[in-house]
Amino acid sequence: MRADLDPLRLYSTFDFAEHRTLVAAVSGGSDSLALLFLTKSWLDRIAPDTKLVAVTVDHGLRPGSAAEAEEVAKIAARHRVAHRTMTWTGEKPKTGVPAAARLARYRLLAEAARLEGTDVILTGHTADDQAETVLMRSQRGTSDDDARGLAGMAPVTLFDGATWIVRPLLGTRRRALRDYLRGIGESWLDDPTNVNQLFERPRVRAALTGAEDGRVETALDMAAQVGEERLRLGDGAAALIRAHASLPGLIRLDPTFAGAETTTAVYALRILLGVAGGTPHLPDAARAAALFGRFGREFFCATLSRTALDARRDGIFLRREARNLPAPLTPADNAAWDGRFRLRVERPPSDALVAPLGSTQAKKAGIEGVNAPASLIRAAQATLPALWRGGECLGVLTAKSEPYGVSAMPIAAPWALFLPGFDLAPATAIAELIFAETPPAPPLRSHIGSKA
Ligand SMILES: Nc1ncnc2c1ncn2[C@@H]1O[C@H](COP(=O)(O)OP(=O)(O)OP(=O)(O)O)[C@@H](O)[C@H]1O
Repeated sequence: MRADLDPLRLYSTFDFAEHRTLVAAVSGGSDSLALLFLTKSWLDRIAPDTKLVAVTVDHGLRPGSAAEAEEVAKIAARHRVAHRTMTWTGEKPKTGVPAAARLARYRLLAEAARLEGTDVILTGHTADDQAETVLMRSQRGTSDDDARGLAGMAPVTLFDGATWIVRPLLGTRRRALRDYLRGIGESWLDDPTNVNQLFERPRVRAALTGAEDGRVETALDMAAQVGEERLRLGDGAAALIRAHASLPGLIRLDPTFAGAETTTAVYALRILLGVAGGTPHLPDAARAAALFGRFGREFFCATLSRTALDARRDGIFLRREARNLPAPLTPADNAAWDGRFRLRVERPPSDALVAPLGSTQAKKAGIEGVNAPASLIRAAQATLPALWRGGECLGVLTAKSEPYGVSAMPIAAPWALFLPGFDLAPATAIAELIFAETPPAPPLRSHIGSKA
């Protein structure tokens, strides 16, 4: 076997010692089948008692997809690997199908992992996928999630706060995997979606196929470089975030924040704005930099990314702005609320609704012993979720206040769904700041802080 495909090397950075079971996401394409066989041979060598389960998601979007899943099941059986098919049922959207299918796929893979009692899903993302991701992001421009996105995919990403997506083949070229499959006499299924030029990724893929002009290598070098930079910046932002404090709904930055190193402070500010406002994307870097430039020079109020910011003499305060809060809804367990909270529901009274506490109720709430202006604390509390029945408020919902067994756990919106390993340090610092659950340790051999 080629040295670059030696499973001992592919898996050298990961640590699954605590895992009795691993799930491999296998579509039946060359990359994921190679992943399956390489992982199986690695486990046979070093951990024969660890169970490997191949999981195929049938998106039900093409005729023949169920037969393909059955084909993968047969291949897995031939290699004495357990197999599960997870089917995407229910209504399919009319537009945005690739993004919806991707989310449904990860939800179903995470569900399969949960059913198997593991929190690891191995995927077959390759160096070619990584180069495509970097090129797509650079072609789209950097305004969306700025240059950080050029780091590409991380070797490990936490999905939905609970399941690790692990990508052992991220440094391996697709053609090496196909050579390996041919070498062991295995064939693979070709997914027609992968060559459908109506979609962005297949177009980029087609442009890169056979490109021997170094474009793939350049993209991979860029990803590695930006990934390092993102880790470094994330560590700096985490240290800054740790120096500040918050109360439910209100983040207080010490006035000394204005004197912090600009690049790190602007990154930390963007994270804090995204978290306070409950938005999945960080706010625009230029607008955050403009706000940061005013700190220490003037006192002002501004809004950005659904966050109201008050720069005062005794601190910089961030809270969710009062506009466009969620309409009253029936509480459901695990439902996200305003991007900022996840509801936990044990025994809701029938006819109770979750709605913002509102300013009238906030005025009645106690605010003693808290180092922030009373008016801001009340304005922040007004945006918290509360349980209501008829016109009566049954209580504010936080991690600790749980009327009728209904509570609200804070979540960091930018990382609620996908937390790339690059961002573990700032995500952990934010979790501590807002009293959210801290991310679990990643399945990496040398997990030194954020080195993911
Ligand atoms: N139908 C499927 N069933 C199981 N696993 C799948 C399926 N489709 C994709 N995967 C997993 O995801 C990996 C990447 O697949 P692919 O490149 O097609 O997805 P993508 O949508 O481009 O990637 P991403 O999910 O990161 O956006 C595959 O190697 C495989 O491990």
